[in-house]
Amino acid sequence: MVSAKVQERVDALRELLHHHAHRYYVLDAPEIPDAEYDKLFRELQALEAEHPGLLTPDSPTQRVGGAVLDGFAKVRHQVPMLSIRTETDIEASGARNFDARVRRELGYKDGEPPLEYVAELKFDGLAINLRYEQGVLVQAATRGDGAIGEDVTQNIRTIGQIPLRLPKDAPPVLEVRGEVYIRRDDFERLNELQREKIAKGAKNEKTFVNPRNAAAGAVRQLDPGIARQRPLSFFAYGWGEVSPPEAGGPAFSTQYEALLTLQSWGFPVSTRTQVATGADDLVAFHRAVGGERDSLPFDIDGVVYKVNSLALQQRLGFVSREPRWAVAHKYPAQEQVTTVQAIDVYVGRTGKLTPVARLEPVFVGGVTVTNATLHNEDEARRKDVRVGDTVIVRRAGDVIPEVVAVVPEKRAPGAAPFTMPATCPVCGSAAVREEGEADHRCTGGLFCGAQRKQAILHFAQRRALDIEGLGEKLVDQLVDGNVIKTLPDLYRLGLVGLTALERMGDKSAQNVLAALEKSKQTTLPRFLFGLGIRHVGESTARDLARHFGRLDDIMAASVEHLLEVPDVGPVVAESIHTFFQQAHNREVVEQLRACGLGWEEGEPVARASKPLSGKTVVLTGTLPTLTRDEAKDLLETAGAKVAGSVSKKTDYVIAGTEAGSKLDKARELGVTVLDEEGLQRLLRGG
Ligand SMILES: NC(=O)c1ccc[n+]([C@@H]2O[C@H](COP(=O)([O-])OP(=O)(O)OC[C@H]3O[C@@H](n4cnc5c(N)ncnc54)[C@H](O)[C@@H]3O)[C@@H](O)[C@H]2O)c1
Ligand SMILES: [Zn+2]
Repeated sequence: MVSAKVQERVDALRELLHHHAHRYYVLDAPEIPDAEYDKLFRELQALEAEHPGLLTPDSPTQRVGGAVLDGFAKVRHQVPMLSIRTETDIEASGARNFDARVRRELGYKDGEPPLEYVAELKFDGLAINLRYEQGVLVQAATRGDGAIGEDVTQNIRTIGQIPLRLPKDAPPVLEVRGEVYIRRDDFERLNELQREKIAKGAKNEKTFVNPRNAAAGAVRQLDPGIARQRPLSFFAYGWGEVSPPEAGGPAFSTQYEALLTLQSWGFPVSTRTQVATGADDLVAFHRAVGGERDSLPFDIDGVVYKVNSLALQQRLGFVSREPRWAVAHKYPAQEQVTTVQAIDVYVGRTGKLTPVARLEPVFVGGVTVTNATLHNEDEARRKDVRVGDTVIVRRAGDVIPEVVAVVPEKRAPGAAPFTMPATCPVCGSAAVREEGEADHRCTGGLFCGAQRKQAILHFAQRRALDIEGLGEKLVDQLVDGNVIKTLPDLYRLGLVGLTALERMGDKSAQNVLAALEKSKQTTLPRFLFGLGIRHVGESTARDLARHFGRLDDIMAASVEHLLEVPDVGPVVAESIHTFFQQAHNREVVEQLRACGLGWEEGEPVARASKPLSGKTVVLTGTLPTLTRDEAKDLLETAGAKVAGSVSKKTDYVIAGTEAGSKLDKARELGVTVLDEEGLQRLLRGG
């Protein structure tokens, strides 16, 4: 008699597994890591094995996971697409258990020779069946529930690695099975692109949680145009229906031979696939691939062992959803659950601020992970990670660990949303996020401890202060040894300080000191460029110097005033202004002058060289040739301020077709209204 408690647990597990399988296979939006799912799955398997009376044909353990989405035509597989039994023991014994089981099922005695296997990588993507008739790709289908899949031919055709036509020696009917996946570098690029789109305001975009998910989503896209934009790859590892030899088909006798033939017909087959003899070879393969896993260009979640002889495969046959002749031997999961202890903000050497989740240490993808990047404000907000949250963390390859999702049910009440700090956590300078940018940046470049090396190298480069001999190695030594904190310290270095450094002879120290001395006589453009103000390159530095003549005037200039400089737009003006607003930056400049740095100052050019300085303009409606952005750029470059609504302070309204309430308001207030032609006249100053 089975206790009510066991029945209850079995029911609960089935319901949970159904739910998560639906999220994973149908919605491509898993809520728990695979390892967690596998644990529940195994618990159910164990209960069913213990109480066979509880087994029902609709149990998740008896079916291939997956379903068919509406919107796709259904495809009945000629040969069912099965799952693979998972060897749960991730130690060497996993391979030995499999070998022992196969030998037992084949009735082999102890003294008999070892069996031959094919050892393959277990690619972490999505299984696809490719059907070729008379050498032409006629259909591609997902696994679905194993019996019926989705017709995704249009999307699969966009994958360059999949041949559309086969050579003449291919059989009249051939079904090739393999995995569609996304390489790790392609995945990183894809997500980088997504983050940029989101930063630019795209509403319906999101980043992808992992390559498998992104690949599955791309293959099951109803719009092939979108699938084409996703960088999909393919590996062949099996086959379905194939013409028999008497109908022009091949006569393979082993798995390995079949794979080589598929390769000769143009299908990508992993070069890591190999023949293994006996359990020892399988153990060695599992170990070797485990060591290579991080450096592979794509994700794998394990290796697969298959009996090489097709005759033996046939003898072994299947149990419900799995062949008896194959097993998946896994590696530690690349996604795990842990909790967030804090969210810190890290400042990079270029001043970029990155929110980082400090984690309760967790073993993921073979290493212990203690922190994970949240990338930037948008990502942190979209994922809504909060201190105390339970999260899914992913670490694959050499890529920085990442929080892929929060488990919302486990959030403690009162957990506060994360916000980016308004100041740099290292130096206290203002941290700003420019329009159209994803990242916040520290504006205290001259003073910030995180940006020291970058600041010195930028200052010393040939096109700036041209301090010969002050290269990366020396800067590393000076900064890491705490000899130098800010730029003025460079000019306070004495011979003693320099020769105290490792590998620094008298002669080279003398040379560096001479170069420093020489750099003191410079020009204003070089000095300005050397400060490393964001968006101020050599040519902007020259323009600034020419326009203002004196450094003090540049440091004191308002944004409006800076906008009068030719080619200086609002973003650049704002950046310069904010930079010199930082007390620490100003202090460093003063100290540099006190150290004897100097240049010839000039006279400022005549004021108000821009035709629209001080004017406020409103754009409305559609102009005949200019887009809204183009018109805005032209106006701002000419010194105007472009406002969003009409008021008494508005000087001009530029109206195109379908101008609405803004035009009415302008008329009401008596503001001058111009068309595009009028705008062009205005820009010419007439
Ligand atoms: N996180 C969740 O909520 C959730 C839910 C359901 C399933 N899952 C995960 O899905 C997986 C189970 O899915 P499954 O039933 O598809 O089994 P599986 O993915 O473990 O194994 C079968 C699949 O392996 C793939 N494969 C890769 N390389 C192969 C090779 N060389 N030879 C043969 N096949 C190869 C094929 O796509 C095949 O369909 C588990 O990892 C499970 O954790 C997760
Ligand atoms: Zn800083």
